[in-house]
Amino acid sequence: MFHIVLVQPEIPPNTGNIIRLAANTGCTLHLIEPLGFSMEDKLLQRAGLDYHEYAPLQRHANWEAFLASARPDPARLFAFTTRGSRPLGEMAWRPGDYLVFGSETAGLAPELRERFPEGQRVRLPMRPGQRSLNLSNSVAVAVFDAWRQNGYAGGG
Ligand SMILES: C[S@@+](CC[C@H](N)C(=O)[O-])C[C@H]1O[C@@H](n2cnc3c(N)ncnc32)[C@H](O)[C@@H]1O
Repeated sequence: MFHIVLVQPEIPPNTGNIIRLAANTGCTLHLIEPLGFSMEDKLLQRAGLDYHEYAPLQRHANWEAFLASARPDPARLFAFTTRGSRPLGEMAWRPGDYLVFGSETAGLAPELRERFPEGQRVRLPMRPGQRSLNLSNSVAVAVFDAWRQNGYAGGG
């Protein structure tokens, strides 16, 4: 349905939760290396993943390798960032969109973030003075917003 892109994720249980979310919602998950853990990490396994849940998972050596392999439409690549200027509520999601998220500690590197036009930098609402949401929560909120807009296609 959609593509979830995690740039250099660091915390295994977050990625474990997102693998399960991708399987549940029919998204393809792209992991951009380096990862802060091994895919065999016990903390990742603790998400209780079944073998089939790993199926729609693709790993890429870096951002350029991701672009070369997935060939996303640049107009449908969206960066989720606390520095985004586009509120989630303004978005009109289409099947096949790419939702890009940064790492747990650093977020998206400024040089990558700036490659996205302002209108493709999305911010999830937060109360004033708050720093950021947890990575896996951010992905869940974004994916369900996009999926809801598209009638939960393929869901039951
Ligand atoms: C724990 S946050 C990173 C925190 C980092 N210090 C920063 O300010 O970006 C991990 C990722 O979740 C997503 N995220 C968290 N809160 C967000 C928000 N309010 N709006 C958009 N994305 C958010 C972003 O993709 C972010 O890179």
